Amino acid sequence: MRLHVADHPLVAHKLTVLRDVRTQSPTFRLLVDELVTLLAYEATRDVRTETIEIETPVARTTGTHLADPRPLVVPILRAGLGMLEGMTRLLPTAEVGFLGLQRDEETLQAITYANRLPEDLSGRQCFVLDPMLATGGTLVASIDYLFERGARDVTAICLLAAPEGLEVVEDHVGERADVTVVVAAVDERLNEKAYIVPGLGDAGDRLYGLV
Ligand SMILES: O=P(O)(O)OC[C@H]1O[C@H](OP(=O)(O)OP(=O)(O)O)[C@H](O)[C@@H]1O
Ligand SMILES: O=c1cc[nH]c(=O)[nH]1
Ligand SMILES: [Mg+2]
Repeated sequence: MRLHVADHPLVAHKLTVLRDVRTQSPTFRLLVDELVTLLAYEATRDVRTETIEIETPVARTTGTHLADPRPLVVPILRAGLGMLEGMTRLLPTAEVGFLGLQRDEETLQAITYANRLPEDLSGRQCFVLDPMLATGGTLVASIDYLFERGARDVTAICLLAAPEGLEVVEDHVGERADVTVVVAAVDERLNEKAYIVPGLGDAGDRLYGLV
């Protein structure tokens, strides 16, 4: 597994406002959207391209465009949905699949309640969107769904990760495949309820309200 931690003053600034308990949903949503676009720039550094010939008004030249098959973007419901627009703004031709997973707050197991992915993902670059990587259970389950369908190139874009969760993902994927995690920051630890510390609280609740 490869880990990339964004190191940019704009990311650090936006993340600080996002963490602040006084930041209300409308601003929180806007910041998540902006942060994803900044992270997506880094996460798509190895997106597959091919060389094409084009004609400018002045001359023929060679250029670059995204190769087929199109990348697949997979937001993990609920909170990952807040990252979708920021991602597709940068990758407008991407397809979008959906996974709905909710962490049981007692057992901390990720429970799947929605799965709408293309049948065959062989040869597809997949981008998983989820703001929080806490125990790592949700991301491991999401990666497994993609691998079961043949994906071998998965990049997860998260806003915050806990060291404990990163270790779990690393142990799970090992050398098995090309898995990259791009994060805005790696925080200190998990607390006794498996919330990221200092974190930003429950990302889904802060985006969409308590359910
Ligand atoms: O790494 P883990 O310990 O598995 O926790 C991370 C998961 O927890 C949150 O989702 P949650 O279960 O709160 O669902 P929600 O997005 O509907 O709020 C978050 O968005 C991740 O999906
Ligand atoms: O800190 C955390 C941990 C899991 N899910 C969240 O939304 N926040
Ligand atoms: Mg939640």
